[in-house]
Amino acid sequence: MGWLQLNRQNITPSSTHNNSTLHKDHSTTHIEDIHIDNPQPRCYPPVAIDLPDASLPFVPAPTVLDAESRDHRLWLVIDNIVYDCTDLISEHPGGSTVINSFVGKDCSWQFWRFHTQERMRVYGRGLRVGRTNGVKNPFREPARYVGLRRLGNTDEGWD
Ligand code: HEM
Repeated sequence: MGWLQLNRQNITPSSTHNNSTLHKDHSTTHIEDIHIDNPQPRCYPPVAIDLPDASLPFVPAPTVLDAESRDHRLWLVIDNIVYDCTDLISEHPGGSTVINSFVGKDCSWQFWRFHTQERMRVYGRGLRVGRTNGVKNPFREPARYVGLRRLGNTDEGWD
């Protein structure tokens, strides 16, 4: 409770116990003197929705990796495009866990398992901040379907 003691030390009640006569050690801070820290301007703000992917600013892979520790931004990469999901995460219908688990990573194939091009256009395009290259997907995409013929099974009855 160090902060409480500190506050008490700074306030000396007068003998009348009237609020208006409480004296602070230091002069009163006027509202116009209070400095509110503005967040740092973002190096990579969202880009115009009609900007083609090829014209997005290039974000080097290490910059993608440390966006969270640097700017507290939740970036993930889909098809070499960087999406800022910081504002999406609390609204994401698929939950926040999946977004959190791919921060700073590529999640292209996982994304396309659950979303259509149309959903990406409507909900994802406005989250673009740049394009990148070389950001790794931590998981290898499993084969979707392996036909038995491809494995050399030539038995009848599978046509
Ligand atoms: C740019 C990033 C993303 C956007 C804009 C986005 C958007 C959406 C939207 C709009 C939906 C609702 C489903 C629909 O209307 O079709 C959805 C559902 C979902 N999303 Fe995402 N999502 C993103 C990233 C991800 C990632 C990285 C994953 C997992 C790897 C994921 C997994 C899911 C799942 C599991 C659902 C629920 C699907 C269902 O209920 O059938 N999303 N997302």
